[in-house]
Amino acid sequence: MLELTDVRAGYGGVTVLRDLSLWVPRGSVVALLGPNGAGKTTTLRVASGLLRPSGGRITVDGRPFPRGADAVSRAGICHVPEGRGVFPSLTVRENLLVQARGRNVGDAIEKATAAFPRLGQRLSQLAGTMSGGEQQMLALAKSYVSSPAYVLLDEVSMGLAPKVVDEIFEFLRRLASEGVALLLVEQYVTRALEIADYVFLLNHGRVAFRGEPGELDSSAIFAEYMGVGA
Ligand SMILES: Nc1ncnc2c1ncn2[C@@H]1O[C@H](COP(=O)(O)OP(=O)(O)OP(=O)(O)O)[C@@H](O)[C@H]1O
Repeated sequence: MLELTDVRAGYGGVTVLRDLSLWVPRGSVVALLGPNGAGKTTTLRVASGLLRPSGGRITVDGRPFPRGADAVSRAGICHVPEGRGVFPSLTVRENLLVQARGRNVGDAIEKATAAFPRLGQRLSQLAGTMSGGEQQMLALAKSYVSSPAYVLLDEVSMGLAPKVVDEIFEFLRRLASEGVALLLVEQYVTRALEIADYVFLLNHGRVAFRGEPGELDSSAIFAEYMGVGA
């Protein structure tokens, strides 16, 4: 379980997360919802070690949160940030190699291209010259080849064509069915709820609701914070 307890975090003197407690059990899909500015991205940054909290504690499988990017990766945590996170001047193959560190490279490429066949046709292409959808597929494939236990996804469907969004959600289902836990920040709320086991709804850096998707559907809080029909 990836567990945040009473976490406080912010930027400079500004507190964004206030006593936030949230957990992602192994193998489960958790949707993190909330209006603009609620603190969703900040939560992912804290949960992936990019931002140090000023209070509270974070544990991974009962152990203290690791220090440093390599240790975070070894603990099985992978963050797919907003805005993709691929190396634009490296080829698709090189991007996958960087991520596969120490693992069998052939296996990593096979795994990535099985998930996204389009990447298989573009292994020698510079990542920065691919379409937005293809770059996002690469960012997701990178998360896959490192065989993580927890993948934190920040608006991975942002700005993409509906068909590509379908492909991405199919991939997320695949990850989930293979037992990878997901913490999902997603603008397509209904789609996120379809694959989620649990939902946390943030407002002003606090948890306004936690429960199962079915409970949220019938909750007035949903309409209040997300807008009816979100
Ligand atoms: N680097 C930063 N420096 C200062 N303030 C920041 C920084 N990043 C985010 N914030 C502020 O923290 C608050 C929460 O931002 P965050 O990006 O976590 O929200 P969010 O829920 O992901 O919003 P959105 O849905 O709009 O992406 C906002 O008020 C934002 O302006």
